[in-house]
This record gives sequence, structure tokens and C-alpha cells, in this order.
Amino acid sequence: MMEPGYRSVSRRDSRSLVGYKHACHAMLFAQDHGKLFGRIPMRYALLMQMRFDGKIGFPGGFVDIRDHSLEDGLNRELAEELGCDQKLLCVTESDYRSSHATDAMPQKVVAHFYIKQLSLADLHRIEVAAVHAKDHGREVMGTIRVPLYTLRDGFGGLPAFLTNTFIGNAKEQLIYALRTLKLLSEEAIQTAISAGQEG
Ligand SMILES: O=c1[nH]cnc2c1ncn2[C@H]1C[C@H](O)[C@@H](COP(=O)(O)OP(=O)(O)O)O1
Repeated sequence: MMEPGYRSVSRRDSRSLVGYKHACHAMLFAQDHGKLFGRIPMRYALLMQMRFDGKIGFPGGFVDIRDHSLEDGLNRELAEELGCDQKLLCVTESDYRSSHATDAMPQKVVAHFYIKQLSLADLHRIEVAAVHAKDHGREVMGTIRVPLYTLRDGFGGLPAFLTNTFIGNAKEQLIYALRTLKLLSEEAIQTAISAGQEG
């Protein structure tokens, strides 16, 4: 499933696309053995952020592939948005997952996606550092954890979260990550998507 207008492209082929800006975003997550209300497994702590425009996306931003590697640009953007130093968070080429190109206005963009697993303690350190980041309260209104459970009413949790407005193909990147890393069962993902559409 991919947002209409986005097509999969290889990392290598994306570099020869003319007239496209390149954006890199990273999903940071950690295993979380905690239980909500003492009974609902949290499973994973997975970070997204509320942007200045009220949409939800992953941390990251535009990079200039002529001057830097994609990862250099991404790490610069992460430092601006999350305020953490490279000892705590450094995304490398081995964290790269996918690229999708879009010709949708206002500009042609290739969206590169990275996923990095951390310890829960380091993820929490990143959340704390983010409050002091350069972009906090400006381009980024705050980091958020994605609820990965569905409450008894069948809508609260992930289904309700998925009804938010997402930037670009961020929602599809989230679902892709849940699916490919098997963070949730396929049945749980499908149920959350359907319940969100009905809710
Ligand atoms: O999380 C995202 N997933 C996919 N695409 C995204 C995401 N966040 C933003 N975008 C799109 C929107 C723009 O076309 C570019 C760059 O946006 P942004 O991150 O706001 O870039 P700057 O911080 O202004 O460099 O990617």
C-alpha cells in the first residue's frame, strides 16, 4: 500500500533523477516491555513527531546529495530536530530501508526512509533531548510515541492514531515498518487500518 503519486525507486536510481529534492526521515524505536494500565502490552516505543503544520511525520528533512551523503544530511536534520549528539544517535547506510519518488506539487521529492532500533533508555534520552532541540516549538511541536495496541472499544490506540493527517508518505512508511519488522501481526495491522477507516 502506497500513497497515490508515490512510486518505489532504488536508492541508486534516485540519484540520477533530475529536478528532485531528496528528503530523509528516520523511524526510531525500542522494545518496551511495559504495560498500559498494568495489562495492555506496549510492545514497542516508536517515535514520530507533530510538525509545525499539524501533520504527523518522522524526524528528518531535506538533504543535499551533491554536498553530503544522504546519511550526513539526515544526521544533521536529526540533530536540529532532536537535539541529540552523534554519540547517542547516528544513522548509517545500514539503517536505510526504502525510497519513494513523487511528482506531486509543490515540488518533486524522493523520500528516503531509515529505521533504527535503540534501547528504551536511549530512546528516552532522545525524547528528553528533543525538548531542548533548535527546532522544538518551531518546526517540531513535539515528539510522540505511536500507540501500537487497540483498546477494547476497537478504535482507541493505533486505529485512532491512523486517522491523523500525515505528511507525505509517512503513514505508509509507518505501516511498512510495522509489517516488515513484524512489530505487529498482519491481522493486527489490517484490523487497525480498517477500524480507523470506519471509526
Ligand atoms: O515523515 C516523513 N515521511 C515522508 N515524507 C516526509 C516526512 N516528513 C516530511 N516529509 C516530506 C515533506 C517534504 O516534501 C519533504 C521534507 O519535509 P521536511 O521534513 O519538513 O523538511 P525540512 O525540515 O524543511 O528540511 O519530505
